[in-house]
Amino acid sequence: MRLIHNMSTITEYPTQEYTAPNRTIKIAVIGGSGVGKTALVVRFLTKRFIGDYERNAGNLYSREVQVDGDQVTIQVQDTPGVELTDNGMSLPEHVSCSVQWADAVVLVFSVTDRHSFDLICHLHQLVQRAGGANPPPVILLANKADLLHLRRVEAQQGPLLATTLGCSFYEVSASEDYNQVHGAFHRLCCQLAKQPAPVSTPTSNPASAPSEKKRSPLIPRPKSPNMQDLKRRFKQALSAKVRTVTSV
Ligand SMILES: Nc1nc2c(ncn2[C@@H]2O[C@H](COP(=O)(O)OP(=O)(O)OP(=O)(O)O)[C@@H](O)[C@H]2O)c(=O)[nH]1
Repeated sequence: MRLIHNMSTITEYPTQEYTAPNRTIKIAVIGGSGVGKTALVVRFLTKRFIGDYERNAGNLYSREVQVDGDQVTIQVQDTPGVELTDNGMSLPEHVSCSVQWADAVVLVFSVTDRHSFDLICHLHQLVQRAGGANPPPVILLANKADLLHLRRVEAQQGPLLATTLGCSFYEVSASEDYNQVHGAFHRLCCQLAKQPAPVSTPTSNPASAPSEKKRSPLIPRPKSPNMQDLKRRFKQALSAKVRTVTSV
């Protein structure tokens, strides 16, 4: 599969002076609290698994990857966890903004958390509403497949729900299997790369490259694969281990 640039836009400019910018693919990851959104994003982008838990307020990660031989910039928006309350969903504003911003949405539930599964239909509706006539593609991830003894969502329920919602389904374990996680995100990237890049009205100035969907100011600038945060969390995990060892 080849990445298709919008050639009609590019050829409006002197070809020898104009270099097409990398295609940017924007993915929002949404789901309940503690289902492993951060773990999945970090696993996909860095191959590493983060074992400790820290509630996140929503980080934007950015990385250059190859999609079928073409260089593509992937931006992945991790979002705060959504809760299901007696009055419906408690939905952080950040989540709605991320859905509007994204080219595609990854819905995540944990097989160990029934509430996170029940949330998916609500979140899917939100995505459909936000996308209007042209909703973004969605994939459904069931995470924590390694925790067999804690399973609260039966294996067939995920695929059934995905069929109902009309999206692809993957059961994965961020902790145990990098290939599963990478495969799910990568297939989504391939699907997006096949689509023509979103292009605004061409301008006479080649320096103003084909513009992207305007991102909400609520969404922070990308952090390059958030190494500082990773290091800090690794250090915390390490010092906890050292404490455990010395106290034995
Ligand atoms: N066993 C197991 N644990 C996982 C897996 N994925 C994530 N976890 C753990 O689940 C906990 C929550 O993971 P996070 O990635 O922080 O979850 P989150 O969805 O970003 O959580 P919020 O920030 O509250 O929305 C952490 O302790 C992770 O290490 C998995 O596949 N298997």
